[in-house]
Amino acid sequence: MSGAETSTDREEDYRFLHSMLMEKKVHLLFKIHERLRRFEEWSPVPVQEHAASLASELAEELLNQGWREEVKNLFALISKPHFKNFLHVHDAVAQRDFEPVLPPVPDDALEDEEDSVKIVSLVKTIEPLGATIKTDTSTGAIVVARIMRGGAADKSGLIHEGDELKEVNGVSLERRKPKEILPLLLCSEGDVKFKIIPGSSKEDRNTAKVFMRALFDYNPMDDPTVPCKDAAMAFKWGDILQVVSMEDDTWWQARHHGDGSSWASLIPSKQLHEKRIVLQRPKALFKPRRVSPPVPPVTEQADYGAITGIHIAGLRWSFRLGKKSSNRSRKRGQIRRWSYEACSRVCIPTYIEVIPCSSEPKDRRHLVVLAGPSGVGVTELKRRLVISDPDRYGVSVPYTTRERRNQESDGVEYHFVSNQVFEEQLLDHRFVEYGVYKGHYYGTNLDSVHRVMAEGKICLLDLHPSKIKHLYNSKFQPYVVFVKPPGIEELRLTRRRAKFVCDEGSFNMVKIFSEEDFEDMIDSAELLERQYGHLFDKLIVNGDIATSFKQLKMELEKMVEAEVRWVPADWNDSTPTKPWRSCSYLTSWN
Ligand SMILES: Nc1ncnc2c1ncn2[C@@H]1O[C@H](COP(=O)(O)OP(=O)(O)OP(=O)(O)O)[C@@H](O)[C@H]1O
Repeated sequence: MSGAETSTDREEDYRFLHSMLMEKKVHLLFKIHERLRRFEEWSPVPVQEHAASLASELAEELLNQGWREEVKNLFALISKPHFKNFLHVHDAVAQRDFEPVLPPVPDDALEDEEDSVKIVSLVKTIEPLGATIKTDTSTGAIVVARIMRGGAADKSGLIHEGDELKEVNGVSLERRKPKEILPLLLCSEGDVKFKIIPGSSKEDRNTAKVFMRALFDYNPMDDPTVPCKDAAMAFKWGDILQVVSMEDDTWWQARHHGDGSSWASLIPSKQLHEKRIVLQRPKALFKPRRVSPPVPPVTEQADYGAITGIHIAGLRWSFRLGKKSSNRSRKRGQIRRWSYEACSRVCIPTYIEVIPCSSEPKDRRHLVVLAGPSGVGVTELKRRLVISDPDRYGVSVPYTTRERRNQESDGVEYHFVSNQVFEEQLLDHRFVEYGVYKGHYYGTNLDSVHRVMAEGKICLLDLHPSKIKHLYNSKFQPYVVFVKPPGIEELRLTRRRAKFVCDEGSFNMVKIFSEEDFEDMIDSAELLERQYGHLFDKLIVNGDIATSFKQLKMELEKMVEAEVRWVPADWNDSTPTKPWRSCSYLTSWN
């Protein structure tokens, strides 16, 4: 498109926008909106519940008051149908009469408690029944396949999809084919009596028992679009919700798992939340970036031992792809950020379906994955955990193809292997992640992870979230903790003396944090959370290190003690522990 065309289009857009904003109707709408906002803040309460009947009593009394001008005006006002309806609505709100009135249970629906057989009779007119039937291939039973909306069966409310038909007008349907049954239905006149076993009594079909872990915080009080604030519920990231209805595309019905409530409340559907996020402006794209003078890296080669003050195998090397670049390679980093941004538009964390999974304490093996933006403090937290309880926490020993140094022993600092062995294992998918440094391979091998777990320890692994998928299955059952940075003020305060390892071309350098490093860390955490949030079990904000370490330790202890874990529904069933797909046990939990 040429430049001239673009500017003409823009002018036309401006003209259109201008004329739209100048419209009187738009101004009126704004005014109404403002009034309503102000009104909402007042939170008015009804003064009484029977304003409509009071007004009609008043109208009767006014008739006897003689026709003075004021009386006439008042009488005319309260007799207007609009005003009357307005008072009816007011009374309905005052009486909190929001529930739909349910039709009475029809007398002709008899239920035999013992075998849950139900006898229903429909009066057949010339109107078709509006239902189709089929043979259930697993049981051979005749079941209602579909109920046509608005048909006689639908209107009766007595027959539902999935109901098993046992008899029609006393004729058993045992071992009959649908083709043989249709004439029975067509010939029947007047009352048609069905003996049925309701589908819902077999598996409570009306109540969907889908469990979702929420991947965002929600508070109906902050949501102007919620149909009724009282009917909706608040939840936090990580809460387990039992979703009982997904029929509506915008508002699902759910309850908090384990809160004992029998009432479901409204929550935004997956689709609605996705739409909202898409409509929000991507913040990162419009954030003005501070440009501060580059902080020169310390010209020494990074040695993790030197930084952390302790040499523990597995803590010395991080293969995380998100390792911070120095200023020279910042441009490259920015390009990566844009492509992350594009991708993150598609993956919006909403809810993830989960199932409960139980195991005997002796069968529990633990793998904890720590993830977070580069420099946030994953290594520091891992180091503190291992030092605090080396019998309980272990880290996997990395593999490398570089030469062993004099003071090193095989299997302590590293497993030293040849290029050929490393590459063979790489092809065999034995590495969760790997990297090349100064021409040598380094990597985290699954065997190392198994070794730590076989010792009965909790294996701590730090991984870029994109690598979690290699372990994200019922065999490893990783518990994933995402370490988030605090706000920029707290980063400035807490990281004054901290140093981190940055990637300076082919070398790793030690550097102190700059303002841009903090901003990068925050941006990167937002993007990672958006892109991989569905994989995280816990979020820890690493502000004050002592507090976040204490919190992490407490969460890991809780995880070890827990009898039941909520795991993704798509982890397959070949697990040594048992996820329950059927949720019949849940009644005792609620
Ligand atoms: N909460 C904190 N308060 C102060 N300093 C911290 C805190 N957390 C970490 N640090 C310090 O910040 C620096 C970087 O931390 P660390 O090496 O653990 O980051 P990382 O997430 O492992 O980064 P990378 O993946 O780039 O190796 C270290 O000097 C560490 O001691």
